[in-house]
Amino acid sequence: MTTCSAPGKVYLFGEHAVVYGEPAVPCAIERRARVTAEPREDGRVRVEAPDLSLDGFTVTWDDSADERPDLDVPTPLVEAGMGYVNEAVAQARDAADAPEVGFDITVESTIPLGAGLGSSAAVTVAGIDAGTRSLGVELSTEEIADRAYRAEYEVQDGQASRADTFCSAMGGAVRVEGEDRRTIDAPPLPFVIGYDGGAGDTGELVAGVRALREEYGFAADTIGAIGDVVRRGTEVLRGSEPNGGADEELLAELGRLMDFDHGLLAALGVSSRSLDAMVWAARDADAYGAKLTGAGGGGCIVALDDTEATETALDYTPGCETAFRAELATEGVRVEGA
Ligand SMILES: Nc1ncnc2c1ncn2[C@@H]1O[C@H](COP(=O)(O)OP(=O)(O)O)[C@@H](O)[C@H]1O
Ligand SMILES: C[C@@](O)(CCOP(=O)(O)O)CC(=O)O
Ligand SMILES: [Mg+2]
Repeated sequence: MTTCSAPGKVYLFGEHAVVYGEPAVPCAIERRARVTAEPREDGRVRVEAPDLSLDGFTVTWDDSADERPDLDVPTPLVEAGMGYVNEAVAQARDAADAPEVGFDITVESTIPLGAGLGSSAAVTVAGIDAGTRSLGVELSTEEIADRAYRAEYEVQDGQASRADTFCSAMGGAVRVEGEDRRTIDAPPLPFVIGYDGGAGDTGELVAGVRALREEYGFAADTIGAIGDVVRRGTEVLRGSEPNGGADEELLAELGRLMDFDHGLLAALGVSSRSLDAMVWAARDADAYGAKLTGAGGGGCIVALDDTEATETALDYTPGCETAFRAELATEGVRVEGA
């Protein structure tokens, strides 16, 4: 039996545009998904995913014997819920050259689902590492990231960037631009997260942006403008002292860029009333900047504030279910125990 964990992430900037080859800077945060894998001789896959509740049901499923979770919810919803774990299992089987092997899998996570904090990437990355290690195969972190990307690409119908999975596998702050992916130095940034308790469907939101981009030249320009924001942000980070604290001027400039990015994402139709309300609450509380994180539609915003003001303001914002601080996770995927 092997347990591995991998962190979630926030986007400092660049989500959505990264799908079309623009750069993005996600940062891993100390909220992790833990996946335990135990090989089974009989080829069956049994999954316990207590955090995965669909319309109030907790899901346990078995991928063989034509069994699907016996739930009174539409099949596509169930399939969507199972997709990432199933693809992680497929990647682990492939990597270990054990196409027939079965697994008992348990998933536990402190990353809210579908909220823009990269729960899918964390579960996929940790699942591939746990699955292969339980078969005595140790993949490099790069290969785990690559296989997790392929898994997300499958589940999201060919619409995924390498950003989330690379960030979750490597930890820290990363910059991803098409095939080019690297870890970058970043000072400790005072992230505050607001969560509206809701979720957005990543595949659907990405498809919506794609349709806008195909229909309107100015939507394509908006995506290019997000890329410009990220290029500017990368320069700002490059000039920072990685081990020193983040100074006021640096935070102010990053915050302005986050604000700009949120405006561009809103223009692309991926914000929502509650995300906007939380962004404005953070700005009114004098956060350096605030934006939605991830696919949008509902879920989380991320703000930069080194005081208590934003967290307190979010606590009193209608539409915000909970607010919390998030530390940069310097460690990516790791073994939790054998
Ligand atoms: N704890 C978990 N257990 C099982 N599956 C999970 C868990 N967390 C996330 N997932 C998978 O990830 C999906 C959510 O991913 P996604 O829509 O990309 O949003 P995000 O990555 O922003 O959280 C869920 O529908 C489920 O398939
Ligand atoms: C919208 C996108 O840029 C990020 C999605 O992040 P999340 O799954 O909402 O955490 C999609 C992608 O990069 O694959
Ligand atoms: Mg995701």
